[in-house]
Amino acid sequence: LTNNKIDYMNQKVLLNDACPSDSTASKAANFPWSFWPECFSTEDKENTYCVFSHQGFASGRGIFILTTEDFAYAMLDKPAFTNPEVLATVNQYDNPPFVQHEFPGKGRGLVANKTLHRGDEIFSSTPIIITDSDAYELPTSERLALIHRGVETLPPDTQARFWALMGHANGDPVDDRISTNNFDTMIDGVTQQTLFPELSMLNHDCRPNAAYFWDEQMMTHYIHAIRDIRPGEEITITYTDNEKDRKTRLKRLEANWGFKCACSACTAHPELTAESDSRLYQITHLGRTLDDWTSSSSATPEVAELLISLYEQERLDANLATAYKYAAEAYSSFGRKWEAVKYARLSVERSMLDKGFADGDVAEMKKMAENPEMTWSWKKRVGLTGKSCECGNAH
Ligand SMILES: C[S@@+](CC[C@H](N)C(=O)[O-])C[C@H]1O[C@@H](n2cnc3c(N)ncnc32)[C@H](O)[C@@H]1O
Repeated sequence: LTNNKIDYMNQKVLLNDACPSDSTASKAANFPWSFWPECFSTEDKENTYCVFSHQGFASGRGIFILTTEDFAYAMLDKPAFTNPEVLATVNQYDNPPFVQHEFPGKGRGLVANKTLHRGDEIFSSTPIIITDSDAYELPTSERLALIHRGVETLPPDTQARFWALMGHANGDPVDDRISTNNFDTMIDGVTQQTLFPELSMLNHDCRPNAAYFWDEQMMTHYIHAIRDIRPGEEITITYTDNEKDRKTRLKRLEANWGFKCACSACTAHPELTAESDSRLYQITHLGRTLDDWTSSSSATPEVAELLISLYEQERLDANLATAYKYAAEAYSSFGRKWEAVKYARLSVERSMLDKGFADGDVAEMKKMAENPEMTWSWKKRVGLTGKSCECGNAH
């Protein structure tokens, strides 16, 4: 294994005719990749990026990873690779709770074909492509050569799924598809761009009905209903931070995905969108108030209740998890046990769908739900006089 690694590293370019053939790679003892990785180094020789391809990953769905040797080999240590049975219920599309539909002005999207209740899994999938954002430090021609090579190494069905994806710019067809459809995910402390072809069929809505999270150990992306979805309703996710005002959302969506947002939160009457923006500014302000743990803090349970109400009015169903957490901590800080438990439970339920089963906030709220008296916030604000809340003047 070590020898194989040394063989292909530290070279400016590794061409197929300059190295053992790909079929040798799949037969080489202990060599984990399906092909000999092709690599390019940055001009300063600081970093070398290679295409690491694994055709057997996720029961033959396959994956290619464009990154450095260290990151690629670290991924191989995750249960998704070491214990493939953990993926037994992932990538199941035989009887999905949705159908594909063509929407004028938006292209394809997914529509529920049965009632989905909040918390129901819609699907879960492994990435077919992972690209290290830092690989952009390579000259464009070299980076493009690597991603083209990567796509060629995917199993044929998976390649077909890749080519069926939409692009929005007229540049390189592989690069365009990757940049239009990729999702930022954290792997070993670094942001990586990951591509999931089925997830890429979901359109954006500023008030979406589905939430998603990435489980790094399982190398799996989960998507769940975050409120009840009726048959015939489009399943939507958010592409951007929905707590930003309308103008910011429109600008980001156009710049990054090339479309003018036409969801109801973007296209409502100006009086209504102005009111929505005003609620969003107040949400930001109240969050800061509740984050203030100094002796002059004006945070109270009433402030947290107002925050919850604002999120509900905005239909930001996934973000409610954060408001519930604030409320749990605010009640706990005034020694009000049962309200703290109630909001901790509500926060856990939502956060598990939006932040993931292993998320730190989920763990913290689980503890609060069991025993608020043992959490760091318990009675922290009892006896504080605080300053008056300027909650109505939020800007
Ligand atoms: C990840 S793809 C989503 C699936 C895409 N509709 C398709 O047919 O493959 C992202 C692209 O879908 C389109 N899109 C997504 N959400 C949209 C929306 N709310 N309004 C208009 N176009 C949207 C944009 O062209 C965007 O670049």
